[in-house]
Amino acid sequence: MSLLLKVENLDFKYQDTDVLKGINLEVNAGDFVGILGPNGCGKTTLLNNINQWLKPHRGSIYLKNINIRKLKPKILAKHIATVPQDTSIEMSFTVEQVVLMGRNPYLVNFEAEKERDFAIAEESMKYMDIWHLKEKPVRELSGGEKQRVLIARALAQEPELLLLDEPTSHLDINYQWELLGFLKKLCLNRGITIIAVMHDINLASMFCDKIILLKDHKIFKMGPLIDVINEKNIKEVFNMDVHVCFQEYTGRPVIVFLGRKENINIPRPFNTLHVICGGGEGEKLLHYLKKRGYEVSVGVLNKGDTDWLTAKMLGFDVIEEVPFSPISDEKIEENTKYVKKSEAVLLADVPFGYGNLKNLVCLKNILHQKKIFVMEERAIESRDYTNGMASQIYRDIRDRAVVLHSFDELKSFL
Ligand SMILES: Nc1ncnc2c1ncn2[C@@H]1O[C@H](COP(=O)(O)OP(=O)(O)OP(=O)(O)O)[C@@H](O)[C@H]1O
Repeated sequence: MSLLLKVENLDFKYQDTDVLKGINLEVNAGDFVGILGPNGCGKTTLLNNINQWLKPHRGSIYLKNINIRKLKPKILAKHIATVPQDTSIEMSFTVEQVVLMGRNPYLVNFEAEKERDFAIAEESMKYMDIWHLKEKPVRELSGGEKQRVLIARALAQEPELLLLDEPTSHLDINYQWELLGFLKKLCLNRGITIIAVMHDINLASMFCDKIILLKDHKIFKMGPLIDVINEKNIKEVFNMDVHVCFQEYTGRPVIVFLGRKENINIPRPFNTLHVICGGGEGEKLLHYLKKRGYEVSVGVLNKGDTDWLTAKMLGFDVIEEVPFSPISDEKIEENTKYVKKSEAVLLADVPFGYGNLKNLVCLKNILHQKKIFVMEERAIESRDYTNGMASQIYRDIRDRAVVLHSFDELKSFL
């Protein structure tokens, strides 16, 4: 990996206001780097210092060890291309004309060179899948198509470094994925280095290798994705409580937003809770318990169940059974250990058909040793009574439990 870009002690001010302070960073050739940070922290300003649209007040920027201040704009444009945030192109240029503008740094009067310019513009349009639109006026294109035209124009510059300012901001989720996939291919297949300002942390996690996280006009943290995207950093930079889990196949972090822990400081009556739920009945509750900072175990749940998914996403311990299978003795034994370990148990509107029989038996066996809460937002009569035994055990548990009839009531206890 060779070093492509180095920023050293960069400061930038608008009038007397500091917008970038003491920025130091290094980017290797072929990296896909995401710049993240709250509104107004200086992301766009950083990009525009790197491409020299703005002049730093202090510090230096090196491209392959050459101070870019020494490079003439036309030379710099052969190395760095920018796709700005504003994609509006007012005039009635066709797609091909706009993409050809990317060849401006190379313009000479030789016919042979002109052919080369057209060939490169054609290749860029084909790469970005807009060749079929080449005769169309750009102003008639959709936001996604326009964005691809601007990237094709940047590619026609044949840059080593491509800077993009919020490239997905006007795109629907399908186009966002497609566009970031294109960019990723540029890194992998052509070795182009990409630095993109992004707002969607999960999208950045899916595609970027490295992250620069800005806060208060400084670099808060920078490095490989996995070192930067974590609960602590997101909380400190965005004041947002999140849970970070990891994609099974890629190992990339995925963020679940939990909102703000407004009530985290209210003392909790317990620290550990075991939840018996299923079929989505526990979803709201599990999110609430996470927010309140409880240590939660959940089970037994079949893999694929909605509550199983929620519990996994929130990072709880889940005692899980294979999909669509009755609970095995082995799993119920494991579950019993968790029930015994926890300070209280919560039943969340569970149906008491055959599927939950073993969970209920497990709880009944330690009924006198635990504080038990039963959530009954749905009337008991509306539940599944197909298993008379489960229904009877449920009633026995209920007789000893604190029965809660609404979520607000639950909140007053937990
Ligand atoms: N031309 C300007 N003149 C004066 N101040 C400016 C100018 N452009 C931006 N600023 C200020 O500089 C700060 C950083 O702006 P910048 O656009 O770099 O932030 P950003 O992190 O990209 O924000 P956003 O996420 O909202 O796009 C902001 O406080 C902004 O108001």
